[in-house]
Amino acid sequence: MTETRLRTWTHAFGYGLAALFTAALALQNLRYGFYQLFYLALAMTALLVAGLVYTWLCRRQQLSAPGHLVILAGLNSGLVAAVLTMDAPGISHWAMPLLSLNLLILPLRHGLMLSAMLLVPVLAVTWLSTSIDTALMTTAGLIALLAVTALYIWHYDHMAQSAQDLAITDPATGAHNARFLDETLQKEISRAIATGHPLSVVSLNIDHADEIRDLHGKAGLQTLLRDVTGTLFEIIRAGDSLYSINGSEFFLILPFTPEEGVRVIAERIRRTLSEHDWAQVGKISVSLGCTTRGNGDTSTHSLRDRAVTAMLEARKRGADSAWFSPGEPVKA
Ligand SMILES: Nc1nc2c(ncn2[C@@H]2O[C@H](COP(=O)(O)OP(=O)(O)OP(=O)(O)O)[C@@H](O)[C@H]2O)c(=O)[nH]1
Repeated sequence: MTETRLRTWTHAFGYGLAALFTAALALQNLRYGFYQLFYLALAMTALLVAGLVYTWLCRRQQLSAPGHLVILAGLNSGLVAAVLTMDAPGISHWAMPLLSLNLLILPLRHGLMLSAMLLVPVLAVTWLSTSIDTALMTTAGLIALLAVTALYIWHYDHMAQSAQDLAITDPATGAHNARFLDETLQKEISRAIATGHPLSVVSLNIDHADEIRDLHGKAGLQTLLRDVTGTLFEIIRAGDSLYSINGSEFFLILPFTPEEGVRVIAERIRRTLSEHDWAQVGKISVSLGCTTRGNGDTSTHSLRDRAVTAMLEARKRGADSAWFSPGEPVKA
C-alpha cells in the first residue's frame, strides 16, 4: 500500500470514528434536553463528515492537502469557544478525539501546535471550575493521550523516513543506489529541457578494482569504496548527486553544469582521489567519462551510455584520466 493510500485510509477512519462519537454525543444531549451541547456536537459532526468527504476528494494528494488544517482548526476553535462560554462540566472530555485527530491527520508540528491551543483553555477552565481531584485526573489523561499519540506519530514518521532512505541508498557505500539514478536523471533531464540550463553527468570507475580486491580482499575494497564515497561527497557541491553502481563504479549528476564546468570538476576529482593515501590500499587512480546533455538526449539511456563510453575511452587511453564526449549541440 502506498503512503498516500495509507494516509487516506487512516484519515478517513479517524474522521469517521470521531463523527460517530460526536453524533452519539449529539443524540445523548438531545435526549436530556441540553440543546447548546446538542448543537455543538451536531456542528462538530458536520465538520467531521466534511473532513471525511475532503479526504476522499483529495485521495491522490493526501500528503499535501491543506484543507485538513482548516477543518481541524474549525473543530478545535469551536470546542474552545464552547468551553469558554458554556457551563458544561464534562465538556473537557470532548477534547480527547480532537487531540488524537490533530496528530493523526496534520504534520506533527501543526498537530502539536493546534493541540496545545486547545489544551491550554480546556485545562484552565477545568482547574477553575472543578475539584482538584477531577482537574488532576483530566489533566493527566489529556496530557498522557497527547504524549502517547505524538510519540507514536513521531515514531511512524521516523520509520517512514528510514524506509525511504534505505530504498534509495546503497548500504555498502552510503551513496544513492542505481535504482534511484534513473529516476533522478529523468527528472533532471526534464528540468534542463524546461529551463534550458545545462546538465552534465560523470561516470567514474576505480582503475584495477579487481586487483585491489585480490590483494586486499572484499572487505578492503568495500572500505575503499566507502572512503571514496565520503571524499566525493566532500568535493561535489550541493545540488549534485552521487550514485554507486555495479560495485566499483560511481555516477554523478551535475545539474546547471556546462561542458567547461564538468571538465573542471572531473579533473578535480581525478587529482584529489589519485593524490590521497587510502587506508589499507595506498594510492589508487580513477577513469572518468563526462558528457553534457545534447539536443537528442531526452531519456536517461543516451546520457548514461555516452558517459560510460567516455569512461571506457579514458581507461583505454591509459587510465588515471578523464575523457569528455560531447552530445549534439543544444539549439537555442
Ligand atoms: N556541478 C558542479 N560543478 C562544479 C563543481 N566545481 C566546479 N564546478 C564547475 O566548474 C566551474 C569552475 O569552478 P571553479 O574552478 O571552482 O571556479 P568557481 O568560479 O569558484 O566556481 P563556482 O563559484 O562554484 O561557480 C564552475 O562554474 C562549475 O560549472 C562542483 O562541485 N559541482
